[in-house]
Amino acid sequence: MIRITKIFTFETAHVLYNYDGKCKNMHGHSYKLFVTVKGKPINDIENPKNGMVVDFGDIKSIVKSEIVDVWDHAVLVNALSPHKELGDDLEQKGHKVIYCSFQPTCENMLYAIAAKIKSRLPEGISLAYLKLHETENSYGEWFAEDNQ
Ligand SMILES: Nc1nc2c(c(=O)[nH]1)N=C([C@H](O)[C@H](O)COP(=O)(O)OP(=O)(O)OP(=O)(O)O)CN2
Ligand SMILES: [Zn+2]
Repeated sequence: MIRITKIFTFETAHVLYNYDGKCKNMHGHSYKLFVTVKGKPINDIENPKNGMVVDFGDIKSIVKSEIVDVWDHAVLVNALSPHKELGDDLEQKGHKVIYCSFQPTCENMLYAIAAKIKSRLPEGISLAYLKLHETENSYGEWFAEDNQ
């Protein structure tokens, strides 16, 4: 088995309802996401993907369409909190709002990212690991073995 990783960046705002620190205020991060999948490299001279677990380009398409293009330059709000109204107001004024059914912390974003990617991976390829940096010095990790 081999693990391969692709790295993505996106600029996203969030606001943490009821949080007892500065991140209760709407603010943004340059998120950096590491996506690691695993599988056996194809061993078939006739296959254009010979030697690859999966084409890096296919990982890029999945992660871009499921996460990066959706969350980039958007604000994530917890729709299960009074911030839903804040989101509605922003959306009415033309802003890009993503309503989450969770507090948009690094941890919960990782769960959401994992679910979205897993639903799109081809047979024989599995999600092994995710790392999401909120800042240069703060990040969360998702390991497949912790989440079976
Ligand atoms: N366990 C978590 N703690 C915090 C989260 C989170 O998602 N999970 N999020 C925040 C804030 O949104 C934001 O990320 C600030 O984090 P923090 O590391 O405290 O920010 P700094 O500006 O101090 O970051 P430096 O990189 O150290 O400058 C808060 N906590
Ligand atoms: Zn933050």
